[in-house]
Amino acid sequence: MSAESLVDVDAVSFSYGRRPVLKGISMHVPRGKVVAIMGGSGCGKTTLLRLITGQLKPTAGTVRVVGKDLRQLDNEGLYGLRRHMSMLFQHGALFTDLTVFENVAFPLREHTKLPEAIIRDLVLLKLEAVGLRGAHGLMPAELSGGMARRAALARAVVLDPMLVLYDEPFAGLDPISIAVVGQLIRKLNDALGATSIIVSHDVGESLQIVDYLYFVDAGTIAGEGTPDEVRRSEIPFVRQFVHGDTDGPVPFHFPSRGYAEEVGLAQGATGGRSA
Ligand SMILES: Nc1ncnc2c1ncn2[C@@H]1O[C@H](COP(=O)(O)OP(=O)(O)OP(=O)(O)O)[C@@H](O)[C@H]1O
Repeated sequence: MSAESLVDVDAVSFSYGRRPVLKGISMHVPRGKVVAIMGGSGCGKTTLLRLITGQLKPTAGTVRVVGKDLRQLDNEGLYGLRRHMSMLFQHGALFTDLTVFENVAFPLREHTKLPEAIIRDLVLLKLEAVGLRGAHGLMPAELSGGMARRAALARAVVLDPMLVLYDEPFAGLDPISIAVVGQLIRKLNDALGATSIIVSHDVGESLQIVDYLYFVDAGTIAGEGTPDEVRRSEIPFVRQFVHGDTDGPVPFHFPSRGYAEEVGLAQGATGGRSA
């Protein structure tokens, strides 16, 4: 990818204590693009997002955002940069005791001193963009799952971030809502002139809306490419994801002792029990 990068992850490794999670990952996110990070459960996708926001520091390697090495920034510098980033967390939880309007207004009230009339206009503009202007007075409990996710999207972009990070934006949604949310992520990215990173299991939807995909396996990049390249990929890990095979390099079982051993069937493991 030759376009100017907004995010550069170079040879990044990260361990929780002595447990390595990422082992020399490199990825580049050009300005204005939507990039997906895909991988099995627990492979380190959320950890990667937290390294990009500077919440975690790499054990080795460099993370640069708009050319700035996050490790070189003091707290003030990091905070300044983070104000231009937004994160939609898994399930995009709304504040249950605030209306849709107040949920979307929340970041504006927290981070700006804008007058009420401007806040109202900005909130209604973002709600209009996600098709929920008419729902601004509803409480989160009155929304469907898809509507709640769209309200969370409006809140995530209300400060016009330069970088939006989505952690499993499609989780728990029905197929129609997944497509709606996917199209909105793309539309909001392009309308705002933002750059987006999506962490997802949902390769089907991601292939429809992203410019580039990275596949993480066992702490390394197992494959990468444009949607067309990924669809044609011969890499077994990527193929398993794209074609949804249950069998392949992505293990079905969490690592464990042998089944026979665990249930006491292995030789010498009966411990004198009578049948
Ligand atoms: N604070 C922590 N301390 C220790 N280990 C952690 C911590 N956070 C995550 N891990 C472990 O690091 C690994 C990567 O976690 P991470 O949340 O980044 O994975 P993920 O790919 O986002 O998973 P999922 O798709 O299931 O959300 C997991 O095995 C997890 O158990």
